[in-house]
Amino acid sequence: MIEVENLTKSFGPTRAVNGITFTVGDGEIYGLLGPNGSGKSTTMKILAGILGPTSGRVVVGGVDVSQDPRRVKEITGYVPETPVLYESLTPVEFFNFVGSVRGIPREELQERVETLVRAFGIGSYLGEMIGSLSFGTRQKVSLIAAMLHDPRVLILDEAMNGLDPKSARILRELLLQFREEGRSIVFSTHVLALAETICDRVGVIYNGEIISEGTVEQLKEFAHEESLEDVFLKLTESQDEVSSIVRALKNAL
Ligand SMILES: Nc1ncnc2c1ncn2[C@@H]1O[C@H](COP(=O)(O)OP(=O)(O)OP(=O)(O)O)[C@@H](O)[C@H]1O
Repeated sequence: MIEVENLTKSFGPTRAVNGITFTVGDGEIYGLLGPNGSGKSTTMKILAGILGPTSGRVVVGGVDVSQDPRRVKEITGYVPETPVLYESLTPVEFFNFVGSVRGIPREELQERVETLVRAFGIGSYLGEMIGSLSFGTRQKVSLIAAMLHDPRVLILDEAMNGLDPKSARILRELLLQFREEGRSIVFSTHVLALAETICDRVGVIYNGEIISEGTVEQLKEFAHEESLEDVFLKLTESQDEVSSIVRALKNAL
């Protein structure tokens, strides 16, 4: 369970997150959708215990992030938008490093690494330096590292980025399984068709505020639109702008 109450985060004069409130239940996938710079990553870093809030209350798995960010990190798996990896380690060395920092028993670690490496099909890259891997393979390394300690909560910031269709399908199935097991998942993406298929509820964040929230069906009904993409463009006041840019392009080209 995740509870976010009146959360704000400022960077100097910039108010990146402006009083947002939402909850994510056990066994729920919550989609955080919003245009570039709307505050998704900042919110997710706070949920993962990486950044402290400016004000408000955030409780992850019963733990207040301001009081015990270390415990929050123990129960949370976080995949950042840009993977933070050690370029000169191999994936195996990196997984062992993560395992020792997390205090995962050796046999359990080995078993989980084997299962996840097989699932994401990166067995042939285990001996290569991370710095030499493709973007998508690095993303898979980042995903596996975030799941090694069997976290109750997953915070995935554009985690499908760079994944080929097969790996994207595997991640999707894995998330659905995690949901079955009662874990809470927060998932940001710009691919709205994906959000439509995977998220139980979505929150649309705009200028640091959640401007609409509900199931995809509820949002479509509310906005009188047929697709989540149209709902999104309407709510973020981009629909007219997109039409006039497309018109201008047609005239100019
Ligand atoms: N460390 C920082 N220092 C100063 N400003 C920051 C910092 N991190 C984020 N911001 C600002 O906070 C706002 C929200 O940024 P954030 O990265 O949370 O947006 P986002 O919704 O994740 O965007 P994107 O879809 O482009 O990833 C932006 O105006 C950004 O420039």
